[in-house]
Amino acid sequence: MTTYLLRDVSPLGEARTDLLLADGVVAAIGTGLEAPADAVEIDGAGLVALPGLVDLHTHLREPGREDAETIATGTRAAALGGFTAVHAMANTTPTQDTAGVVEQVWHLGRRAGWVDVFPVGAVTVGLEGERLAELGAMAESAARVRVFSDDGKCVHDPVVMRRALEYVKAFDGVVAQHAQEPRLTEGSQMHEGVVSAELGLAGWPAVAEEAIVARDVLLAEHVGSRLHVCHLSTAGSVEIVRWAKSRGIDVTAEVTPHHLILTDELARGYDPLFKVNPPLRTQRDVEAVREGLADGTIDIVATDHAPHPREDKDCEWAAAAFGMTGLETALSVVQETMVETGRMTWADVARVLSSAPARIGRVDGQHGRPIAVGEPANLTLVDPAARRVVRPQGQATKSENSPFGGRELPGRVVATFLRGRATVLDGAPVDEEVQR
Ligand SMILES: NC(=O)N[C@@H](CC(=O)O)C(=O)O
Ligand SMILES: [Zn+2]
Ligand SMILES: [Zn+2]
Repeated sequence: MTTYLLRDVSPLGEARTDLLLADGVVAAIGTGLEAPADAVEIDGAGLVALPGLVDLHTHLREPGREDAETIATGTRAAALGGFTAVHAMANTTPTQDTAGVVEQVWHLGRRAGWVDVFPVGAVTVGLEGERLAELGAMAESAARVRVFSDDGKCVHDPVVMRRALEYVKAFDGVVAQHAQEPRLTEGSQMHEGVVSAELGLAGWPAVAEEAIVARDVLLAEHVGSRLHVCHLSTAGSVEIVRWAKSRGIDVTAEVTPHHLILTDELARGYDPLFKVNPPLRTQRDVEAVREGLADGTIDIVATDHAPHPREDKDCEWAAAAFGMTGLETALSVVQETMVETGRMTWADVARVLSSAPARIGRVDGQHGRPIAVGEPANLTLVDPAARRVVRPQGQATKSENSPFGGRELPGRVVATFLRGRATVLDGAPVDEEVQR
């Protein structure tokens, strides 16, 4: 295995130092480290070193929709985005609702080798919201599932949700809820507000999300379990989670990069690239989620990378699929909205994109670790001074439904290391090392 000496990098944006990566771990830290004879030196001047990013919410589409993404293409995109671990959502075909399917996804992730793939298990059989899936068997499988979600659909039956919350306690699992009251969002196309009224598109009221978030924090309190709120998107949801945390309820929440930067105004062009679930909200909501992320009410940023093939997006708004890609732009959006606005430091970025998601997913033995001697060498090197124009056709994801095409974003992932092995160098994927 190659030994790497990273010269003059800034861990978490702090004082420059050298990092030696050998035998899969951070072997030494210090200025002017002696390079071992066989070491590959990387000039890290100007680069920020972060713990490898961890995504708690990725749609890899395999099995079933390999035309949109495969585990190999999606995880390659993840590595290019600076990730070393992703949690693969359960809304595949077949659904990830049995030990067999989650083990298959886990094995395919290992074979691809770009990042560690942690399958999310479905809460209910076939995401149908009725019968609990075999949560215990998935937890005990080789994939060691700890995160359970019917994402794409809401676990709307309060009795089913209560049972799921109770059940996952046995193995320290968490239910990640897609908070969407189904009756209040029947046929909904975009955020309900001034813009939906003007465009004549069916509205999706903020209360449809907030009602479920409120119900679920109370259920989590009642049964003494852990709850995670997926892609929180409204100012009201931030308020509810803030209240729940102040009461000591064990709730965590995520925001997506797109909800940190885009608003419902973008629907005016009727371009389905901006159609997503939950919908893009108002500028007031954007301000509230930024503030919630900065003050710790929202724990993490998760991509909700949702690739769709061209035919599912190149159509009229009402017929198009919900979702946007995000793995290759997430860090840049966080840099622009949170770091460059002075709301967060790079240490905060490491928290919301690495250590906190690793902890929520209970993979914090390997991922989201401090940059310290003896720790697994899961790292990403970022050049914050770089700028680039996003070209969806040039990305590693198989799908082109990025909402950022043509937009200039700051920051560039220069290198990613998974247990000391480079998956990305000079901003390019390292295929030969990855293939075994
Ligand atoms: N976010 C989306 O708009 N779509 C997701 C499902 C989801 O995250 O709810 C998808 O699977 O395409
Ligand atoms: Zn969802
Ligand atoms: Zn999702």
